[in-house]
Amino acid sequence: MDRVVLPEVDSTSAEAARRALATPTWIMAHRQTAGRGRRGRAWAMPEGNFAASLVWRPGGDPAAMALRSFVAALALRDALVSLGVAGLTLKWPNDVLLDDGKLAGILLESPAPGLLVLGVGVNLIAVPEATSLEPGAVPPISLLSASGLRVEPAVMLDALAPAFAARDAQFLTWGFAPIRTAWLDHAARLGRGITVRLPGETLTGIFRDLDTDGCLVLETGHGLRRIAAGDVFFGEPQCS
Ligand SMILES: O=C(O)CCCC[C@@H]1SC[C@@H]2NC(=O)N[C@@H]21
Repeated sequence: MDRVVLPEVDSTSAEAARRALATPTWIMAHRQTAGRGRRGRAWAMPEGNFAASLVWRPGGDPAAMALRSFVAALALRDALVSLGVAGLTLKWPNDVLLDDGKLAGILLESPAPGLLVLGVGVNLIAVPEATSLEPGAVPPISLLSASGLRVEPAVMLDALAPAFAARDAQFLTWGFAPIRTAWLDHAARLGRGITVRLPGETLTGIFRDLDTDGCLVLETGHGLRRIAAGDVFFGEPQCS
């Protein structure tokens, strides 16, 4: 895989989409001026944290492209474990938690048909300034504060690029089954109560499973619900 390292960019994912490279390429930046997160949120990035996006044309159907979300979360966990980090769990669909704080986020986008951009942000040394954390949302945490480990962004990329290549090869060879099993092995809150916020609806229940399509399976008072997209909260449901 090729690599590009930039001192500053608006967003590595925006840059990846502009370049639209067919050769798989990691684009890393030391500063982002307009980093973005899931659901149109901003992603602030104090310098020293990790921001990189992989752009490539994976082939396969849109469903297989979407499952890269779990491939990526597992690969990011693998990479962090290889750097000596313990206490990592995965929050559906693709956050990496450390000691129950949000250490890393993943943004998967398809800016053009067949093109995939996987954006990865890791709070290596600092967390973004506390703005408005939604009640029940997992608070951000930095690797340095939680573990004392100081990892340079380039070292993070050296660990992540091969870890992702290995997990993606596993996915391409064996399909989603082993990825799903490994993801479940590290899932946060499995078998416990969670709240899932959907557009126009908030559900509470027990997090029972990840299904073979990557949907969260929630046991509610009205039976099982399969959820393809939503925000998961670990706190008590909020009154409205
Ligand atoms: O909301 C999330 O949890 C996803 C955050 C993803 C942030 C990364 S940082 C590198 C890449 N470039 C961006 O603008 N966003 C992603």
